[in-house]
Amino acid sequence: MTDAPHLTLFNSLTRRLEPFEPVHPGEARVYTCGPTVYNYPHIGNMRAYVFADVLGRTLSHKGYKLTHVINITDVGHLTDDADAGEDKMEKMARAQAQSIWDIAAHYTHAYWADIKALNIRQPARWSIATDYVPQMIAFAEKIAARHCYELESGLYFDVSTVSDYGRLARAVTEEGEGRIEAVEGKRNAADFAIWRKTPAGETRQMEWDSPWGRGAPGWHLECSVMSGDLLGFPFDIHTGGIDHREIHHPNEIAQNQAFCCTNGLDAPANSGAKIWMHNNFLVERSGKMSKSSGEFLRLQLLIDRGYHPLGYRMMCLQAHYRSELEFSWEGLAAALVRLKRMIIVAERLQDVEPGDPAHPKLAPMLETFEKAIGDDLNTAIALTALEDVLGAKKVDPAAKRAAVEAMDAVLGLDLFGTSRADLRLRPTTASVQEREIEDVLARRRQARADKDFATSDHLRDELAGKGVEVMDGDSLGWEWKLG
Ligand SMILES: Nc1ncnc2c1ncn2[C@@H]1O[C@H](COP(=O)(O)OP(=O)(O)OP(=O)(O)O)[C@@H](O)[C@H]1O
Ligand SMILES: [Zn+2]
Repeated sequence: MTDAPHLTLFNSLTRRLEPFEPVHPGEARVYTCGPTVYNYPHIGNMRAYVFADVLGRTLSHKGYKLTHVINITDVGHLTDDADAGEDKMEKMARAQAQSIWDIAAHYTHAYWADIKALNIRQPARWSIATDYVPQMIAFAEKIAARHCYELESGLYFDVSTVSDYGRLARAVTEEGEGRIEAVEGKRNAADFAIWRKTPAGETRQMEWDSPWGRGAPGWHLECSVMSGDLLGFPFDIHTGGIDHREIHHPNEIAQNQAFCCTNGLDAPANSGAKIWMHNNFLVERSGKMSKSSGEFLRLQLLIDRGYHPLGYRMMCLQAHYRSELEFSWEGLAAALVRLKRMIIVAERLQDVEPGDPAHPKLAPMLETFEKAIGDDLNTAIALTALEDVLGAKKVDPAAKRAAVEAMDAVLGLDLFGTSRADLRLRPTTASVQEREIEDVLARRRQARADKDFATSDHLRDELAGKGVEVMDGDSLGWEWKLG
C-alpha cells in the first residue's frame, strides 16, 4: 500500500473540502458525540458510528497515531435539542419505573453490543458524562462571569458574547430560532442553559450541587468539557450526525470559544476542533429514523430476521457518509449478498501468509483505493477497488492477501474473520434448527454421491416441508435458504 498521506475531509465549518493537517504532527485526535442512553440505539444512530469508525480507521491507515474519544450521554440531553422539554433519561426512568443509573447501564451495554456486532473499533476512551460533572462545573465557573447570566431556571450562555455565533449552522436567523423555547429573561433567543437548576419542590434522580444551585449540566457543556479535557483544545476533528450541526455543535463551539478566550488561547477563532464532520441521515420512506418517534429499527431486529450485522455495515459503506441513505430490506439483502461474494473469495486466501502487496496488477487498484478513501472517505469507490483486487487473476496470493487485509483494515468488513456460514443467520421465527438442516444436507450429499436420487429427492422434500429450500448449484454457494 502506498503511504501517500493524501487526505481531504469536508469541514462543515467552512463547507469545503480541506486537506487534513494535524494539530500535533503525526497525531489525529477525534471526538465523536455518543449516544444518549435512554433507549436502544436504532440503526440510523449506528450509521453515525460506522462513519466515525471509518474515519478513525482511515486516519490510522494514513499513518497518524489516533486518539479517538466517544462519549456516553447519561444526563442532560433534553427531549428537544433546542433547550426545551425534559431530560430524556429522567423521562424514560419514570416511564419504566427504574433507577436512571440502571437505565443508563442497560442501554450503554446494548449500544456497545451493536458497536461490536458492526466491527466498530473500540475508541481510546468511552467518556461517561456523569463522570465529568466536577470538570463541567469548573469549566462553567471559568466562563460564567464574561459569557453567562443566571435566571431562575439555570445558568445561561449569552451567545452574543462570542463572535460569529452559529456560523456552523449558517441558519441562526430570527425565524430559525422559532424552535427555541422562550424562557423569560433570556437575552437572546438562541441562549441556552449550561446548568439547569432543579425547580423548587422537585427532586431529580441525577443532580449535583453547584455555585448556581442543585441541578444538572447542559448537554452541550458536557461535550465541550469532555472533548477539551481528553483531547486538549484545539483538537483535530469533531464528529456527529447532521442534526448536531444546527444546535448542539454551534453551542459547543460558542462555549469552546469562551473557554479558549478566557484561557488566552487563540480566541475567538478557536472553535475547539479544527474540522467538524457530520454524517447524513439514514431515512425510511416515512422520513428520518428517530428514537423519539417510538417505532424504530434496531440492529437486533435485523439479526432476528436473519441478516448478519456486517450486511448493514456494507449497506452504510455503499453510500457516501454525506448522502442520505434510504433503508430498505431489499437494499440490505443486496448488501449482504455483496459481502458474501467477497467472503467467498477471501476464504481462498484464508491460509495464505500475507506478502508484499506491491504487485504490478494490483498497483492501480491500490492507488484507486488510496485516492478514494483519501477523498473525503469515498467508501463506495474504495469497495469497488477491493472487489477488483479480490477478483484479480494471476496474482501472487500472498500479495493479494496483503492488499485485501490492508483495504479491509480501513473498511472493517472483517473478511478474514467471518465465514460464509457465519453470514447465514437463522431468523428467530424459523422453527427448524441449523444443525438439523446441515444433517439432512449431509445425508443428501451422500445419497447423491451414491447416485441414490430417490433418497436425495426425498430428503429435499423433507426439508421443503420444514420451509427450507435447497439451492443446488447456487452461484454464491448458499446451499439452502428459508423459504
Ligand atoms: N436517522 C439517523 N441517521 C444517522 N444518524 C443519526 C440518525 N438519527 C440520529 N443520528 C445520530 O446518532 C447519534 C446518536 O444520537 P442520540 O443517541 O443523541 O439520538 P437521539 O437524538 O436521542 O435520538 P433520535 O434523534 O433518534 O430521536 C448522533 O450523532 C445523531 O446525530
Ligand atoms: Zn455531543
